[in-house]
Amino acid sequence: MEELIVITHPEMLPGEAGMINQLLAHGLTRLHVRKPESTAPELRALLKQIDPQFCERIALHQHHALAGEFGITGLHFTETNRLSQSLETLEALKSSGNMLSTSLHDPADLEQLSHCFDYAFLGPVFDSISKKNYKAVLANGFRLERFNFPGKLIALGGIDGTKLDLVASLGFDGVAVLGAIWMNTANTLAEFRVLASALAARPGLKPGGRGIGTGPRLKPGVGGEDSLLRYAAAEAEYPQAKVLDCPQFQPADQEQKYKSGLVDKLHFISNETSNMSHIDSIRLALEAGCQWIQLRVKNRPEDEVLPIAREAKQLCDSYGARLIINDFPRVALAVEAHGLHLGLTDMPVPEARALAGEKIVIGGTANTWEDIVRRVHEGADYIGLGPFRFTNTKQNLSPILGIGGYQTFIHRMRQAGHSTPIIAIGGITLHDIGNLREAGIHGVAMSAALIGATDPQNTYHQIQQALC
Ligand SMILES: Cc1ncc(COP(=O)(O)OP(=O)(O)O)c(N)n1
Ligand SMILES: Cc1ncsc1CCOP(=O)(O)O
Ligand SMILES: [Mg+2]
Repeated sequence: MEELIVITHPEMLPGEAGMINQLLAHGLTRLHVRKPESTAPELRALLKQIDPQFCERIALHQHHALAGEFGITGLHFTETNRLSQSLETLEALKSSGNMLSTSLHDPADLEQLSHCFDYAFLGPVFDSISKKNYKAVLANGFRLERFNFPGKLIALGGIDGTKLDLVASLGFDGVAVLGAIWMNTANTLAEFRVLASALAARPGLKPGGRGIGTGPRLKPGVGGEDSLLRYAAAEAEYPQAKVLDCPQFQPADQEQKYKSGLVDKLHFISNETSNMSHIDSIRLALEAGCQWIQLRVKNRPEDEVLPIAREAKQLCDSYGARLIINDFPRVALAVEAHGLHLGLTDMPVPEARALAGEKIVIGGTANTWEDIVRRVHEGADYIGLGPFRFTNTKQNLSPILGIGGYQTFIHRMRQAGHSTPIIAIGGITLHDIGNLREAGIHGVAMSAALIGATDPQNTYHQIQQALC
């Protein structure tokens, strides 16, 4: 079983295009845009915000007439819609290069299903997570009968990470998920990563099999056994994608694997200038697509930081993004931030954990090998390692590490069996990311490179691509 398809939330969500771009940038190979109530202009407005390079991985459920405008070739037919199509129409769509899919609720309908369809959703397989009255239709003891249908069969309905083995044992080629991804929009990307890595880790996954979607395939163990999750791409299919090792995903270290999935690869660090407030900078980053925002207010007392943090939280929520508070554990707690970042002279991680609880993500700064070991032992969820180079964004910088510092420390961490995700920080630009990724970092934290970009949205997309 190899396919992981995400279906959009039926309603338009705030910040949805940003979340969709992130899922696609992180390796999602097939996205079904299903907005049953949307008008064509509303759908067009959403599609316009999706990075054009991803449109080949999209299938439309409604307003098929918009497909050509965006270079979309995936057309999905609901059951009712399918039954009203003539075979000639389907054949014409197929022969003009479209990829067709449909939904079935009765497995027996597979016997009659037109071979024009490349794949079919069948379900609900389980009671739906997101739709209350959408109950499983498959009988107990069900096993998939394909009849002569040559396409792929995708299980739909109530699927989350715990159901993958069962779905595979029923004979499906993949899963389509909705509720598991969109129920909590603060966790969309993390949920996708957990599902993708769970799917990639399953035995029996056909490595490199040509799937429904184009773009990087998620598959385990390419070129070595130590890597559980890799974004791999057949160059012919997706020339921009690189085959990357994600050393954080160690099979022996499931907890750390889970943690890595919960820490974004791009951290935006807020800043203020004479003509831009922290909130302005955060808005800029969110509009560009950033989903992980650190509020870093320096030289102001806690009672002044709190109202800024409240506003930042509201803003991040409206974009489905996560807010991390720098330096102020009590503020992080008060605004129910997703995370907290602590410096070397701030409160120790275990103390902050006791104060803010188990759920909050806690990151800690490191500049030396001793700092790294301390952060690992403190149980930090990630380590902000830097500075990479000189930057005007922070005063009193610690000694600069350069690329050599990252190479040395990450090599040492691997030798010592430490797999806490490393976030590089300090004067980082788009052009540094390739080398830093090769050194083994999990992600980057950036401020000036995004705030000062002439086209922050384009810069954001390029950064995401470099991080994949
Ligand atoms: C992701 C990330 N890494 C490191 C830092 C630096 O934090 P700190 O050492 O506390 O310095 P200040 O940012 O408080 O000046 C960070 N903020 N984020
Ligand atoms: C907070 C922080 N800690 C080390 S460098 C730095 C600033 C990062 O901002 P920029 O990306 O503009 O250098
Ligand atoms: Mg700090």
